[in-house]
Amino acid sequence: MTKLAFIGAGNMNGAILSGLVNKGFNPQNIIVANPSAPKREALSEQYGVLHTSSNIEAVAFADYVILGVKPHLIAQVCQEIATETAIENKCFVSVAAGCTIEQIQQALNGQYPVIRVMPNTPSQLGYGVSGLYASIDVSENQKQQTAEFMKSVGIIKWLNTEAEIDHIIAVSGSAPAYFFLFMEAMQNKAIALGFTEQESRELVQQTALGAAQMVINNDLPISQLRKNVTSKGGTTQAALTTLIDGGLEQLVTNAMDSALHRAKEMAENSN
Ligand SMILES: NC(=O)c1ccc[n+]([C@@H]2O[C@H](COP(=O)([O-])OP(=O)(O)OC[C@H]3O[C@@H](n4cnc5c(N)ncnc54)[C@H](O)[C@@H]3O)[C@@H](O)[C@H]2O)c1
Ligand code: PRO
Repeated sequence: MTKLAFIGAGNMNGAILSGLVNKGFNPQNIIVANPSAPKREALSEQYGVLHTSSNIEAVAFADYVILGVKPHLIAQVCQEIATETAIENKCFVSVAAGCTIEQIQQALNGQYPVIRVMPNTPSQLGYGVSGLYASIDVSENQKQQTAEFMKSVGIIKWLNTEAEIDHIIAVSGSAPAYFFLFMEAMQNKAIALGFTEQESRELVQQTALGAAQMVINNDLPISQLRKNVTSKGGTTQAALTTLIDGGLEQLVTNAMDSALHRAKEMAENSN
């Protein structure tokens, strides 16, 4: 049975790990490594996975090593792994933004198989989106297996170039936060209008869910769904005019460009 080592017990690795276990992956074939105990212990208690403070112990256990530390720590962690344990036959899966395959292989000190995966946190609930790009050193079997892991927590898209990983960051990796920010702003206004925090949350979350479901369950263009809410001269038109006149579309484009630019900058400056 395939064994996985999650290096880092943070938000993203935690989301993938929990998503995998929720989808039936045997937790006894997963180990999570994190220097401090509380996060890895919490994942272990909740999902039944093994845990350790030692990256080396975790890597020795597994066939696939999921690198889920902050980008500026990836090189250091890879160097530690490469110098302190045998890594032949392991496949490295990095979820880090702004950290290239070349940089990872350099830190591993060899042309080991590396797959870059750019997931997002809804993976935790099986609603993730992941872009994948594999180095030429990755076998067909390793590609297939990694695709299977990520498919069990959401939809996947194989990318043609590594540069497209940065595009995926802008479109889906960072994007849950765009929607959260919009929802936060709506919740704050609902509170200002007199609803309680809980009422405001319920109103906003159900509306967001309903809107997403309408997009998913319709063949209509999203713009048509918007038009269907917008009566001529009505309340929605008044609200949308404020958003459009305020430059919302340009702002969204600029925000996505900023994510893209930052990802490139991080890779160029080694984070
Ligand atoms: N959060 C997201 O939405 C998201 C989405 C896509 C990709 N990513 C990528 O995932 C990676 C992790 O981001 P995150 O948001 O989960 O961060 P995080 O801070 O939540 O998690 C990082 C974890 O790594 C642990 N850690 C620190 N040093 C370590 C070491 N030497 N060995 C092992 N573990 C160590 C930390 O204790 C922490 O638990 C980043 O590279 C980021 O670019 C994150
Ligand atoms: N979170 C990471 C970041 O903010 C990468 C995509 C989502 O850099």
